[in-house]
Amino acid sequence: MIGAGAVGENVADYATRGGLKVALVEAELVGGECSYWACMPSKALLMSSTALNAARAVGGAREAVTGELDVQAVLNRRDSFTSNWDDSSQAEWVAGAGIDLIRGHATITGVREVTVDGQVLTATHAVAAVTGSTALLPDVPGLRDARPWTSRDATSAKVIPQSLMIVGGGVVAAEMATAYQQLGAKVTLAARSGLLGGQEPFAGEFVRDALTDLGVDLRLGVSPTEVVRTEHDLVETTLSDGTTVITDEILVATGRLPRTDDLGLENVGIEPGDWLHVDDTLLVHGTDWLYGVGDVNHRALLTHQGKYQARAAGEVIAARALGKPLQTEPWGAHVATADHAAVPQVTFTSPEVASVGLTADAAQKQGIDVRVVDYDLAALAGSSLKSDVYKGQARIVVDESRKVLVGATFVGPEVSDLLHAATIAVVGEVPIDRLWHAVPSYPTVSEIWLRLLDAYGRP
Ligand SMILES: Cc1cc2nc3c(=O)[nH]c(=O)nc-3n(C[C@H](O)[C@H](O)[C@H](O)COP(=O)(O)OP(=O)(O)OC[C@H]3O[C@@H](n4cnc5c(N)ncnc54)[C@H](O)[C@@H]3O)c2cc1C
Ligand SMILES: NC(=O)c1ccc[n+]([C@@H]2O[C@H](COP(=O)([O-])OP(=O)(O)OC[C@H]3O[C@@H](n4cnc5c(N)ncnc54)[C@H](O)[C@@H]3O)[C@@H](O)[C@H]2O)c1
Repeated sequence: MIGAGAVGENVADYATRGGLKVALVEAELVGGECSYWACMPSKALLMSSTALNAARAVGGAREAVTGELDVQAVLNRRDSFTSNWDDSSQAEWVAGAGIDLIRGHATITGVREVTVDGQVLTATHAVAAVTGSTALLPDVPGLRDARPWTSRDATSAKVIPQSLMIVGGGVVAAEMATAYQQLGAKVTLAARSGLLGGQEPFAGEFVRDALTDLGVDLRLGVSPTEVVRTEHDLVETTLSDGTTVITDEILVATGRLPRTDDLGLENVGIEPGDWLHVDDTLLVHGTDWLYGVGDVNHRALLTHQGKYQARAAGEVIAARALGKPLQTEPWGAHVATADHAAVPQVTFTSPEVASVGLTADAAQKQGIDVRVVDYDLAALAGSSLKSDVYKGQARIVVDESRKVLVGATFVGPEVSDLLHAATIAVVGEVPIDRLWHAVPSYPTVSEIWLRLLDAYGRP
């Protein structure tokens, strides 16, 4: 296995449990991006503000909040979640799982052959490239010389800058604008279109309004045309509408690139620098020995979905090696079918955005006979108890020909915990008629399910 991020660790673990001997090669920290520069530190930077907002939204608790956010305590808590960027406990877990850890940069030097610092390792059965992704820097004049931050800097910063320019309108940009503005930076966010493209349009609109309420200077429909690091160590960003913004730092959050440029793919006839194109068993097209799992295959750039792929990949590698029966029919144990139909994602902005499956637009484009049901999440007993200022929205996307859910989106405080019920409904293709028998407790926000069904109509 090349790459010991969250996904590589799981491929290795499942292949080991399947009966194979596995060597896991890691060039940086065992645990990868998610543990040290992505999911965990970014959420740690957000959660203290989220908790404070929740307390301020409830009378009685609000009166008890007399102080402000303790920024240094937030940073210290973030550091504890990254174990101060020390991976010894993760390395211990790898050893305990019976996996051989090799530290160094791996290069594929031939079919089933990987070289690490001159040491040639030959796999009997398979090699898995689980090398993840890295931040993409757009080709803007002056940007590279301006020492821009990427998500790695934003998640590991020891000091909150007084002002921060964020370029991008995706998940990283929205989450980091939410975090940094509340940690005291004056944030400007420039995105070439709306926020959270690819989600239901109302999700981006809620987050746009919330960021504006927090005081973020939103510049939508613009891109940077030039960036200069000035002699006073400030960053001067010129935008396509001709305006200029001066900030202490600039964070570029404009998407990801696969970490395949220095992997030696050219040695086995595969284009380096490209995403790895794989089938549903995660096997790279045109090979019978190379697997691509996690971010590197570009199917869903999310830790949980990569770990789901890892379970299928680790087990299918072992099954193929040991001649065991394969389960490769859709939804079988050895295929990542959910990547096509039911990818759950939570954006941890305030309000949170939680979605699974298809948006109404995507479902229509797939030719599905779509019926959309919307409901105001604030109009529930559960949400009014949770917050005196609750704002939120829910949507389900129904395939009318099969009478099952193909997508759901929730926007509101703490809606992340509503999502798994929707994921089960989509993956299980639970008929709407049967969903009526899944009774949500009163008075919870889960009562949204009852309201959505009511709005859809009795069978
Ligand atoms: C700011 C941010 C926040 C995020 N938040 C979330 C979140 O809340 N929830 C979520 O689900 N997802 C989140 N993601 C996405 C998530 O981080 C990724 O989907 C996940 O880390 C992918 O895991 P991976 O194992 O495929 O890759 P990685 O974690 O990138 O691991 C790949 C590993 O391979 C190693 N490697 C690469 N090349 C070589 C080589 N040639 N030799 C040896 N080792 C090599 C790297 O050093 C690295 O450790 C976030 C991403 C970002 C940027
Ligand atoms: N909570 C989570 O699950 C979470 C959090 C962060 C990141 N992630 C994952 O990490 C991945 C990367 O996130 P991301 O936000 O970097 O990428 P993204 O692809 O989600 O968004 C990139 C954004 O940058 C904009 N953009 C691109 N070039 C631009 C330019 N030149 N000028 C202005 N805007 C430009 C795009 O229009 C888009 O809005 C995502 O796919 C996501 O799955 C997940």
